[in-house]
Order: sequence, then structure tokens, then C-alpha cells
Amino acid sequence: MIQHCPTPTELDDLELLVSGAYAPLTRFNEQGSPVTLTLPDGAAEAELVDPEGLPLARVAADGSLEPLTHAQYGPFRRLHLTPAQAREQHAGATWVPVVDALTEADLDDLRGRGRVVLLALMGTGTSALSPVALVRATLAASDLLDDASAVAVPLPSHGDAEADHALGTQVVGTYAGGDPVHALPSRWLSSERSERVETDSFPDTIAAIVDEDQPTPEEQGLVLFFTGLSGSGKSTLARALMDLLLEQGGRSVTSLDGDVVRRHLSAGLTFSKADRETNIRRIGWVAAEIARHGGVAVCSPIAPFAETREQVREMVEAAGGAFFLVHVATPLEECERRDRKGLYAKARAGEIPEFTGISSPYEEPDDPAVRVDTTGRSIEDALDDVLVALDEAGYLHLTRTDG
Ligand SMILES: Nc1ncnc2c1ncn2[C@@H]1O[C@H](COP(=O)(O)OS(=O)(=O)O)[C@@H](OP(=O)(O)O)[C@H]1O
Ligand SMILES: Nc1ncnc2c1ncn2[C@@H]1O[C@H](COP(=O)(O)OP(=O)(O)O)[C@@H](O)[C@H]1O
Repeated sequence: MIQHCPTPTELDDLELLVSGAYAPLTRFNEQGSPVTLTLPDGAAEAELVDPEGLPLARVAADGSLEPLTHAQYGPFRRLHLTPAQAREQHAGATWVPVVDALTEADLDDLRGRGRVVLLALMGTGTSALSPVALVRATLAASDLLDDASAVAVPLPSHGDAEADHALGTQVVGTYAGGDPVHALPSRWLSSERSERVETDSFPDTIAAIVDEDQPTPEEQGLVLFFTGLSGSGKSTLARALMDLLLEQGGRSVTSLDGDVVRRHLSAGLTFSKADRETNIRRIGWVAAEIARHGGVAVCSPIAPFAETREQVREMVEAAGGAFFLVHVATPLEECERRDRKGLYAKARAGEIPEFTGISSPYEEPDDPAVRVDTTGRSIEDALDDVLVALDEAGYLHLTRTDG
């Protein structure tokens, strides 16, 4: 039987299926249910493991589950109660689903309702806050109420508002048993937050948690990803931009240059499609970790495939970073004319197989944040296009230091 690590959403679903929170649903892939699991390469059954390889459950061909181990780690694991455990501790309370930080008005609304249990619905994508911040904010709210407890329920979003609302209502009902459920006005499974939330309406302790969870664009981790043909000017522009950043100070900067990565992180990989994809995913993984910690990663590989670039974007955004794609769109003729490393000549002579632009494809991005053709332009001039776009997007405000 194969081992498979499900996606974050699938892992949340697994926990709720096994805990009884989805009752009467107990298995994946029931007809019409949003609770689905996709196994790799058409496998019918698998042992499901967490990202560190701990076996969590076996899933059979019909989607039914045999639990093996409970997830043990992760912040606030002690607050992950099954409905049975929660009812044992809190029966008779009022149950309140929470998907966002509670405001002063929310707290006023809850005062006088007696004993309340705040159910933090902190699964992947349900709250605009990160899962850990939602639980921290919910605990802070419970501290401000006379008789309140917090329970963490990893109810994820499945990308279908109606189905998610129905599932959420059912899960909250299961936790409440026959007890009253109180929905806070207009905050029940709110849609994704796209703008910074003003924190005036929150008590101070909660405002601090929300603030910390939504860094300003200037504080947010950033992945600057230059893509383009060999010789297009990726490394040159990336290097010039890094120098400006270092001169200005204030941010930690890491270079992930294509050639350099291939000598270290990706040593031994070839230029086959599969190896190029592996190479870019490695760069993406490292860049996402840098972004997670608020740093700036400047990447400059060819990255010829749109799908792999998209995977990098997803990894970076999942880590809370911003992904800024720069297409260095210098045409092949100009790159070949430059032929700084003599590689195009060798590729034309058939000495280098699978050479990008000659005998291996380059898929132009149709969604770059900025596109720069360096033909006939100075490096400073071309870099300016990138600086202006970064400034407009609010991520970096760099000015050229001519001399
Ligand atoms: N077959 C083939 N195709 C393309 N490029 C080749 C090839 N063989 C060697 N090189 C040199 O490797 C550099 C590109 O490596 P990358 O890691 O950026 O490529 S990829 O993103 O994995 O496609 C690239 O460097 P840059 O010129 O900096 O782009 C080339 O110098
Ligand atoms: N406006 C420009 N921007 C960037 N590079 C330029 C520009 N004009 C000429 N070049 C030259 O083009 C070459 C680009 O090489 P490089 O930066 O290594 O490209 P890549 O990393 O995409 O392979 C360098 O020799 C650089 O000096």
C-alpha cells in the first residue's frame, strides 16, 4: 500500500472525519460531498501520513478510514477536542462559531449569555486570519469574557461557499448537541479578507494579534522571481536589485540564482523537463521559507514552465509571502546575439541537447507583475521598470543611487 501525504485541506478533513465532527459523514468522496481526497496516480487505497511521515489513517478503495494515530503536534493541539470530548467538558453552554477575531461589539453581544464555548473554525482557508492567529485571538477573547472556553476545530474551506456553509452549520450543530448555537452577526464564515482590517474595533490584546498576523506590504516576506531565457538579463537585474536593497538596508535578502542553485541545492540535476521542475520547486520551497520569516528572496532561474511557476506562487502565498514575477522578456535573437557563455552556439551545433529556446520550450508568462525587454537598454534603465512596479505594488520602495 502506498504512503501519501494529503493536502492541508484533506488533512483537516481527515481529522474531522475521524473525530466524528463530520457525523454522519465518516468517509471521503461520498457522492455530492465536498469532503474529497485525491490519491496519486489513480491509487485506490493508501496509508495517509502527516508531512513528517507519521501514519494517521488507512483509506480503503471505498473512501472509508481506519484511524492509526492521532496528530500530536502543532500549536494549540490541546484545544482540538472531538465533539464527544467537548460535550463532556462543556455540555449546557452556548456554542459560538468563530471565524475571525472578535470585536468589542461581539464581546458585548456575548456578555450575559452565560457560559459560552468559542469554536474557533481554524481549518485551512476558512478564516482570513492564519489558523494559529485565529486560535490566539479566540483565547484572548475568552479571557475577556466571564465564563468562556475556546475549542479549536480545523474546519477547512473547500472553495464552495454554499457547501462550506452547510458543512460548517452541521459541524457546529454536532458540537452543540442540543445546546443553543449563537452566530455572531454577519461574521459566520466570512468571505476571504482582501484588505487590511482596521483594528480600532478590537480590544487591545486582540488588535495586537491581528496586527501581527497581517504585516504591511513593506514587512511581508517577498519572493522576487525573475524568469526568462538564458542571457536575457535575469542575473544582472537580480544582482543590481539586490545591491540596491543591501545599500538601503532594513531587509534580509537571499539570492537564489539559477546557476548558483545548480551548483549547490540542485547539483546533479539535468535539464530534462522533470529535473527542471524539481529544480524550480526546490527554489520555490526555499524561497517560501525565506518569505515565511519576512525575508526577501531574489530568484533568477529560467523557470520555463508556467505550471511550475504557479506552484512556486502557491507555496510562497501559503507561507504568507508575496510573489512578484518579473518576466525578463529579452527576445531569443538578442540573447543569442549576446551569447555571453557561448552556450547558444553550442546548442545550435547540437552539442547541448534540450537547450531552452532552441531545443526545449520556454512558456512565456501571461501574468507577470512586470515585463522587461532589456534589448538596447542600459541595466539601470531596465531595472527602473522593476523598481517602479515594486513601488506601485507597495512591496519595496527603492530609489536608484547613481554613483
Ligand atoms: N540545456 C540547457 N538549457 C538551458 N540552460 C542551460 C542548459 N544547459 C546549461 N544551461 C545553463 O544553466 C542555466 C539555467 O539553469 P536554470 O536552473 O536556471 O534552468 S531551469 O530553470 O531549471 O530551466 C543557464 O544559465 P542562465 O544563462 O543564467 O539562465 C545556462 O547557463
Ligand atoms: N539592460 C540590460 N539588462 C540586463 N542585462 C543586460 C542589459 N543590457 C545588456 N545586458 C547584458 O546581457 C547579459 C545578461 O546575462 P545574465 O544577466 O547572466 O542573463 P541570465 O541570467 O538571464 O542568463 C549580461 O552580459 C549583461 O551585461
